Amino acid sequence: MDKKEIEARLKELRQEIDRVDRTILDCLKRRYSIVKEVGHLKRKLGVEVLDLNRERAVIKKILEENQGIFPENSLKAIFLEIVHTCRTAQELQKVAYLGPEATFSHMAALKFFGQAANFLPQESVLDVFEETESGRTKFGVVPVENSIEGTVSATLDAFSDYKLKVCGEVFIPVSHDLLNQTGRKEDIKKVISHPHALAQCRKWLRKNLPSVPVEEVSSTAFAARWAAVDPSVAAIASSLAARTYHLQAVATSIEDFHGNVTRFWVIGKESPGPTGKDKTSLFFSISDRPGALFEVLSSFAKRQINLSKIESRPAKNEPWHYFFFLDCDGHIKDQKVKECVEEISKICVRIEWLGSYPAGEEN
Ligand SMILES: O=C(O)C(=O)C[C@]1(C(=O)O)C=C[C@@H](O)C=C1
Repeated sequence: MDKKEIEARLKELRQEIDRVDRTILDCLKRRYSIVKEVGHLKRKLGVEVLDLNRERAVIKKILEENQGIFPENSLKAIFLEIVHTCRTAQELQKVAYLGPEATFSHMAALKFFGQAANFLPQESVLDVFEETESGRTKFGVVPVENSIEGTVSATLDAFSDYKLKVCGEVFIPVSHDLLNQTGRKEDIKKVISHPHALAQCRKWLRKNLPSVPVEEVSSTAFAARWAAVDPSVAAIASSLAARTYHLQAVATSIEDFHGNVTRFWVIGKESPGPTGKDKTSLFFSISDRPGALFEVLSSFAKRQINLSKIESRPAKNEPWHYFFFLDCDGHIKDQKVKECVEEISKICVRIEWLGSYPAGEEN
């Protein structure tokens, strides 16, 4: 091919790309209006408009049909965004999260709901529960545990006061950057962040900024917002916070342990139905006698139900009494989980089903 022929072919291919793009756009518009009609019909039937299981099935089918030809992670991201955006043709979901903007909870909310939702930042975990229970938002997103720091007790404790269910799970890798207005280390007179973030970067701070004082604040994003107005302060926060508050990175990935992940729960009024890859969360209390906890646990063991977490929390109204929080594989509607919960209900003084929900993906 000579230069002229190559240029002609290039022009032809670009025209072909333009035609394909128009077809994609037509398909997107068509999909959007079909989903809108589906929404009307679902409302007429009186069924919940949001159907996370159906969404999962849609994405799964697309990935299967692709047979690995289009890069898989990108295809998934594209279709997640398409489905999330089409949802807005039915209703714009209101979602409360632990704010301010650009917290890891915000990242988790974006991962679960996509860009097209009405995200409402809240000042505390309790406010997220409050907004969701009052119905001012349909869902809430709260941190539940971190792979290094452990449980977020405010979240677990809130379940004893609010009648909400877990309806989803999201994992967000936590990587911290040190951010200030200039990106220069010499300008830092104080480092501020959420206590968990400070703890996760303790060694780095001791080695690199040994004489600089640190101060705890309510969130990493609050720290970033502060650094954006105070040139003497550096915040430990996410790269999303850096973009949101126009900060420069003094150093990136300063966490002492890599592979740090936070697990979030999406809370709402109802848990979704079974998908085949679910988790169930329970909280219970037992009588103070030998073997009571053993009996509960053996009920899971004899049915080969895997436990992914068990944790005790003090019962606030009675000193030296405890509640247990437990996560197991399976859905409450799966026969063996159902039987197990029925059996342990006879052993427990109190038992609450916190929800059954599709297991989140850790990558
Ligand atoms: O299939 C449905 O029930 C729809 O409403 C369509 C659709 C989609 O975009 O595929 C949109 C929202 C629901 O959460 C699930 C799926």
